[in-house]
Amino acid sequence: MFLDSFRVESPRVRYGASEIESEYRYDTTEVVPPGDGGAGWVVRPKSVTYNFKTSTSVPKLGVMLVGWGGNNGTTLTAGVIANREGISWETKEKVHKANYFGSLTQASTIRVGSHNGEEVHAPFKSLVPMVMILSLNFLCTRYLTIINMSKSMHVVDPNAIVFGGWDISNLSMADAMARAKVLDINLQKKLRPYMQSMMPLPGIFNPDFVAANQGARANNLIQGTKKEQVEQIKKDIREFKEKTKVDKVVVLWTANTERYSNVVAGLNDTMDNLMASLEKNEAEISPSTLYAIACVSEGVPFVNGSPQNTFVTGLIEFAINKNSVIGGDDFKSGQTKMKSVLVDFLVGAGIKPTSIASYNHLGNNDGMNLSAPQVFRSKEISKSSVVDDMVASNPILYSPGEHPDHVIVIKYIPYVGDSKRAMDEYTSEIFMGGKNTIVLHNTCEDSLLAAPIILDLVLLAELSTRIQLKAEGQDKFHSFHPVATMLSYLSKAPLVSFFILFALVTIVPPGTPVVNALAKQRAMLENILRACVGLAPENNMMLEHK
Ligand SMILES: NC(=O)c1ccc[n+]([C@@H]2O[C@H](COP(=O)([O-])OP(=O)(O)OC[C@H]3O[C@@H](n4cnc5c(N)ncnc54)[C@H](O)[C@@H]3O)[C@@H](O)[C@H]2O)c1
Ligand SMILES: O=P([O-])([O-])O[C@@H]1[C@@H](O)[C@H](O)[C@@H](O)[C@H](O)[C@@H]1O
Repeated sequence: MFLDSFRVESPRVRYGASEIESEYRYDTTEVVPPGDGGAGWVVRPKSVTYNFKTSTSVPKLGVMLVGWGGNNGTTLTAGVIANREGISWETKEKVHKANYFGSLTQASTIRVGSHNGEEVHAPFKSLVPMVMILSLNFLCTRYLTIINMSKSMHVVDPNAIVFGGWDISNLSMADAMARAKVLDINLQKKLRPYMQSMMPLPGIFNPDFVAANQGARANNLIQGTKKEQVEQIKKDIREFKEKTKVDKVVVLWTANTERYSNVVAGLNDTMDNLMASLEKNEAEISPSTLYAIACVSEGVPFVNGSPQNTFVTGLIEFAINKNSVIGGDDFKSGQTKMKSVLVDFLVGAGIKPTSIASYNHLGNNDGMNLSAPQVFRSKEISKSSVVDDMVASNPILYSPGEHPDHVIVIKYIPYVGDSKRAMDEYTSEIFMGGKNTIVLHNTCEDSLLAAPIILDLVLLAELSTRIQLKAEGQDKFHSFHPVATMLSYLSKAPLVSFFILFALVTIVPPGTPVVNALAKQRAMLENILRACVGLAPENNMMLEHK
């Protein structure tokens, strides 16, 4: 059974004119070390009541992409237009219709319960109001549903998302889409009229942070000092907002992977040092950090879709100080997403992965940029850190300091273009000295995996700014912590707040654990949104059927 939308009927949930309020009992545990009596460690169940307030004033959303003219940026823009206009196109197989497959918010469902023994599901996006993009055929065929949904979900105008952004290449989005060679040509032909007038704003470029081969496309640049570049980005954001009349803007980095920035005491380790370095036009501040400084200054959420350390500690402190959302890093789209499922399954089943070899080759511009060793290193870090938490969770399998051999290889082969070929080999120790080797081969257009993930990132980043919460004992509602750990399901290397800071509103909790297991990340996100409407976490116990 499937519901297009639903309302929660509970004394602890109130649907107001402009917000949903819920009272939620958060059941958790505290682990207590041996007491004076030496009775050993104990685990105490603990319940904390939280109040949530979710604004239902869903905005007309502007999304500004850094790297808009890239494979991902053009593919996402094209996909949203195709869905919004209900475009279909012919290939040798069949007539295709636009869809949002691969988007958690647009194409996945949640279990809301059961009715007469039948499981009941609803769209993930029906949990709380978020910016929706309604396709033309959905609008036409499900008009009554929309009327009902709009009453309960404050669904926004299908033109809710307005795209814009920056690129160091001056191609129009139509020409950049053609350059990307991701989408079928018959679809591209139908989209060209919508995209040929979309022009990227000049970007901040520093050849020291990317592969030398990227210089050839750099013909659309902001000149001046780093501070002047930051001021230009801030001006661009304001002018975009004014011109498009959007209510909110989210900025997302889908530009090239950069080499890591050196984090140096006195340079970028604190907010004050970072700002002072900006004034001094310090060379070691990367373009991505400059965009992030501009966004935090404007209070605009900034999401990093690439693996570099854009969020140096000084930037994180700045974001906390301004209470401005930052999130990332590196879209979790294919090989790593699979790894965060497979290793979680193996370790969770008491099987010991001992060697993981992850190889892939691709021929797009991303792959060409990654052919530079210092740039590849950023990606190698994000792709290999994904198993650390799972390995650390099971000392029955792994001795202290022991971990699987883990190798990441990425090669650039122009001929295959955006069609990434990933090959993985997982060898594990099993019962009584046995060995098990799993080999995977995974081929697809990398940008068709990443584009829906970018959509989810910007929608969830926007949603997170409309949620306020208050734990029992706190006298004021406050936002989530600016470091948006809610986005971890979509990131290879989830950004967490790893140091204690006295922020303006809240004391940042001690180091937030990094969780990479995909199922846990999805459950965390779904359960937080369920809490916003007073629903218990999905525990899969089904006691009523036991
Ligand atoms: N499945 C995926 O595609 C995937 C998964 C995870 C991460 N990523 C990351 O996403 C990013 C984009 O991937 P892509 O395939 O679209 O790459 P791409 O090279 O096609 O696009 C990047 C775009 O950014 C532009 N650019 C580079 N530096 C810029 C700057 N400083 N300011 C503005 N524009 C700039 C380039 O001109 C290019 O158009 C890469 O960093 C990649 O590693 C991609
Ligand atoms: O998401 P994932 O498939 O693990 O990792 C991908 C890499 O395998 C690919 O080589 C790179 O170009 C993409 O940017 C992405 O990072």
